[in-house]
Amino acid sequence: MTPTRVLVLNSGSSSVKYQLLDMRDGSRLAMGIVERIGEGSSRLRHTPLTTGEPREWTGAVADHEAALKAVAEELAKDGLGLDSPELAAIGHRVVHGGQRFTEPTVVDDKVLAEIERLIPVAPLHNPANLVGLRTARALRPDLPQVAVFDTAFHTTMPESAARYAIDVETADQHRIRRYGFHGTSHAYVSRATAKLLGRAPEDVNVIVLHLGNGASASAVRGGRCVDTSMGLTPLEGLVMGTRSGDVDPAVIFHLMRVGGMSTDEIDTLLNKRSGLVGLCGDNDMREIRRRIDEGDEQARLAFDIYIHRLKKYIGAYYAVLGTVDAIAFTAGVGENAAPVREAAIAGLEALGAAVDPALNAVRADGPRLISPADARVAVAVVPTDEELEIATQTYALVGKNSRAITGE
Ligand SMILES: Nc1ncnc2c1ncn2[C@@H]1O[C@H](COP(=O)(O)OP(=O)(O)O)[C@@H](O)[C@H]1O
Ligand SMILES: CC(=O)OP(=O)(O)O
Ligand SMILES: [Mg+2]
Repeated sequence: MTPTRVLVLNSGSSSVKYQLLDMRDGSRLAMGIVERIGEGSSRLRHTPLTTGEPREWTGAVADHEAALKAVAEELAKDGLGLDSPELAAIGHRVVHGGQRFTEPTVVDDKVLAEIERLIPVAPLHNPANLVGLRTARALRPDLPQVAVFDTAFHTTMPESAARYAIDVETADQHRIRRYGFHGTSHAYVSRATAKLLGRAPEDVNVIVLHLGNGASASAVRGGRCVDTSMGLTPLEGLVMGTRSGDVDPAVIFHLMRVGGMSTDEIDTLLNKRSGLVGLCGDNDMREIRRRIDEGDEQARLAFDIYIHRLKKYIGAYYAVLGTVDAIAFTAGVGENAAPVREAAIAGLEALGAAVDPALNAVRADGPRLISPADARVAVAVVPTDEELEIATQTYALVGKNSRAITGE
């Protein structure tokens, strides 16, 4: 029997999301999430999709290693445990791959060491990704563990977009450049958008807006990324749930010199106490919309700042691409928040983009157009599926390797 299943692990700073997929048809067998790891009141939600009902569990999950072991136990209860001979590989989302990793990669000690070396530029993400890799390896040492990097899709950016205008020697010495993140999503969504338009990815230019807790925009020309809003770390660019996005770097010197803040305090301020939560106390767009509907001015201003930044990036990527065929909204906010889509596109009629309010209000699962039929630039909602994309890339790599070994 050829193993056909792939387990995908997406380890975040305080959560682990997972999916088990059968790659014969890409169907999901189980999925779930462990949240609030290390916070005392952690929660595991496990949904077996072929057998039984969803199960929920709250209690203390001390760290990511404990979280993965709990996930393995839940899967085992449905006969889908990590010891299954049907498991072909485990695919891991790894956020920072630097310049070295441009493709999905089978993980060995050297790869682990490189991911570890990149921790300073992805402090919220790479440590969790490493624990995921090490724990999964310990549980199934015989299985290929494949790292799929958030940065990989962006390695096609030209130097003009990837470099900061700072002293070249200093930048090179410290590998300071713009890497970009959420690449798996930008790749998947730009392709799915081309498909929605009935065209080949090579023939379309797309602006992808990935608006989740972390948020980023990208300009994709003919299937290749030419610019993206995140940089050396996932802090640059759009206003996010808890991250500031772009600020004048001199804000940091000012806070050190005049505000007496330490480097770590400023790091925490910009990564965790800024963005929507810093502006109005809430980072969930549903809550912000509810407050706006009740006339809350602070929530209104936070929303307006979020939209203003988003519009600036849309405008910038129009200019970078020259011709835009589609603007695609994705991730938690992009897929669900109709007012965000409406406000971000409002006023772009002269640039060929508009939103049809009735289409924008439709709630549906699949990719869909929300622009009027005669719009020059299609505006679309295209749900992302990072897990399916990671599983597909993982399975393709493992299949290639096993054919290489067996000489097929
Ligand atoms: N129905 C909804 N309406 C508006 N915003 C939503 C809705 N559902 C989710 N969101 C937003 O999506 C965010 C999570 O997006 P997601 O892509 O799951 O983020 P991440 O993968 O970074 O955890 C939430 O914080 C919330 O702001
Ligand atoms: C890179 C990044 O910002 O990821 P997330 O949105 O999952 O935090
Ligand atoms: Mg996400």
